[in-house]
Amino acid sequence: MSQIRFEEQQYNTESLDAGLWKRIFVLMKPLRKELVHLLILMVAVAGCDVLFPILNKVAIDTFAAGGQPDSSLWLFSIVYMAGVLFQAFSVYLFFMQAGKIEMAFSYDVREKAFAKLQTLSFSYFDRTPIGWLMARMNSDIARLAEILSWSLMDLIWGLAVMLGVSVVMLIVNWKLALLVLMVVPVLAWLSVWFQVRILKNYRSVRRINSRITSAFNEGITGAKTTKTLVIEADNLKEFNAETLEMKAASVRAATLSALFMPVVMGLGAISTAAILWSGGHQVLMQTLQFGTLMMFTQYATQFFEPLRQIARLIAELQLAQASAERVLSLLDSEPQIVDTPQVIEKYGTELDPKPQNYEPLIGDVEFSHVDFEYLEGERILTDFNLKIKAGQTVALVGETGSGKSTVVNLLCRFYQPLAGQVLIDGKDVRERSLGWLHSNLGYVLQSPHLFSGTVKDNIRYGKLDASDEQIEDAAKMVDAHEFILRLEKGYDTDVGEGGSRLSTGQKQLISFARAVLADPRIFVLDEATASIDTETEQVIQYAIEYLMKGRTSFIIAHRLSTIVNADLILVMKKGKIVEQGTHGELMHLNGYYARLYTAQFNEDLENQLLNRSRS
Ligand SMILES: Nc1ncnc2c1ncn2[C@@H]1O[C@H](COP(=O)(O)OP(=O)(O)OP(=O)(O)O)[C@@H](O)[C@H]1O
Repeated sequence: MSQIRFEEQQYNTESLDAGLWKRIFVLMKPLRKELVHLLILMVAVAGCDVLFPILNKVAIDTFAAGGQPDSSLWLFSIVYMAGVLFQAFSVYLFFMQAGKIEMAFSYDVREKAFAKLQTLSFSYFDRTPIGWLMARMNSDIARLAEILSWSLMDLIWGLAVMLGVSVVMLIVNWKLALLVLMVVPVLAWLSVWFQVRILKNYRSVRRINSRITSAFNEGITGAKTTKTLVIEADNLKEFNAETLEMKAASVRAATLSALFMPVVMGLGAISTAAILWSGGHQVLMQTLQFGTLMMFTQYATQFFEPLRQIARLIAELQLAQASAERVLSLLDSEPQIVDTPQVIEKYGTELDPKPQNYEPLIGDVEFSHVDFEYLEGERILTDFNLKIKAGQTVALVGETGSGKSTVVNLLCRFYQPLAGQVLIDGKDVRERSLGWLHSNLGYVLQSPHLFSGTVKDNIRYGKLDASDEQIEDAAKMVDAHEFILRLEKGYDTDVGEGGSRLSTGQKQLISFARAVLADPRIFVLDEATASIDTETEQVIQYAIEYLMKGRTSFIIAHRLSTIVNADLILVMKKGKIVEQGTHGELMHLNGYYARLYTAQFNEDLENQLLNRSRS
């Protein structure tokens, strides 16, 4: 729902915006050659459409009205056949080319959008719902590609036919031509009027449909919660309201569509009747050939099809404008955190790095008078100071929302301070390269993310050129080897999307192995809060200790028993360090940490006793 609201509040365009479409056409520049081919094909198809009624006229006036078939009938038949074959072949080529352009355009824009997403800062993802981004990457780009390849080409075909037909009619008999052309403005206006309304209603249907899908989704995934909260009736009422709204919009769209066709046909028939009436008189008075009259009646009917198409297209373009705008807004988004031009020149960008120029990272970290806020006016850190020596293990503890992850986010330069500095090896991270910093960082998240693929692939992300032996060695170092071998296909087991086929503990061990392989100078661990069995917990504890050796490490700790050996424990409260020291020092202080530790210790003890008595 939030996604839909986000969308509605962001874009609501009513009239065609030429500047916007010009920018979209700039995106099509790489396909210039294909577009020119397509244009030529469209004009060829339209040329045939204009030509056939002329050939019919010739056939009627020369052969049919002439009585006996002329000897040149053969030649005429061959020309006619050639015309038909030429048009059929052009249509075939046109379909191929339009399909190619559709695919190439969507691939190209998706690639650009994906590359952009890779560079955007975290603050962008805070503001932008993931569902919104997914819809941009999929449906909006697909809709644009479809409109630009097929619909726009229909438009060119339509305009070419109308132009060709008008020119031929005006040359042959301008008075009769005017009888056809007089209906055009009325029909054009009516067509646009209808199409805009029809498409608007269809758009409402689509929008409500996505709300219904999300309601379905919530209904299914939240079935247990719904039952326990006894809110089935309310949910059903809400759902009914949505479906009723959808039904009303669908009926409106269908009624308008049903009305539109007879209106167009009626107007077309009026113009044909006018031609037959006036042309018929002229034929009777022998001032007009019968073949010419037939040609005009054929043109009159032919004229309205492209007009109808054009009206539909204008309406479609108007509505696709929102897609165009959203895609452009994604492509236009600029990352807030970027390297300076000097840094880029020396170290390259994250997408195109120059690792040969990276200097070694030692691991001294300092926060100096740092102020920070995620949202304007909501201060999270104020004058935050911290100094860590290379190789130290620092544990961050404190209640939820106290700012532990924020400190780490700033260290990783996922966000930037409002004031003050974060320094690594004595130099402000803003003067450093993002690629350099991130290649020296190992970050294992609380719920670690694995990518679709095998266990081996996932460990290899730590070092892309690692051999299978190195991968197994890394797994052995963190005691992950045993459990991996127990999996169905060992290292070649598919982990599922996001690692869904593995438990949290297993996912953590794999991300530890990945971190060992990457061998980062700074290691960050957001310790899992999820309950992990005691055996896995012990294995994880060993892995953590192994990983922290010899590098600056930050642990966001939830279970205090895991950090008793840390060189420095920082106790945070509302963005401030309220206590700091080693475990022993803090216990001696007998303050917040000591209370927290004792409480957790007693709780653990109780649980152990409970488990023992149960077993
Ligand atoms: N992306 C964000 N956008 C806006 N506010 C945020 C964002 N991330 C965190 N905050 C806010 O910043 C404050 C500190 O959050 P932070 O995540 O650093 O706390 P934490 O101590 O790590 O909490 P936890 O133990 O629950 O992970 C909280 O009030 C939180 O609501």
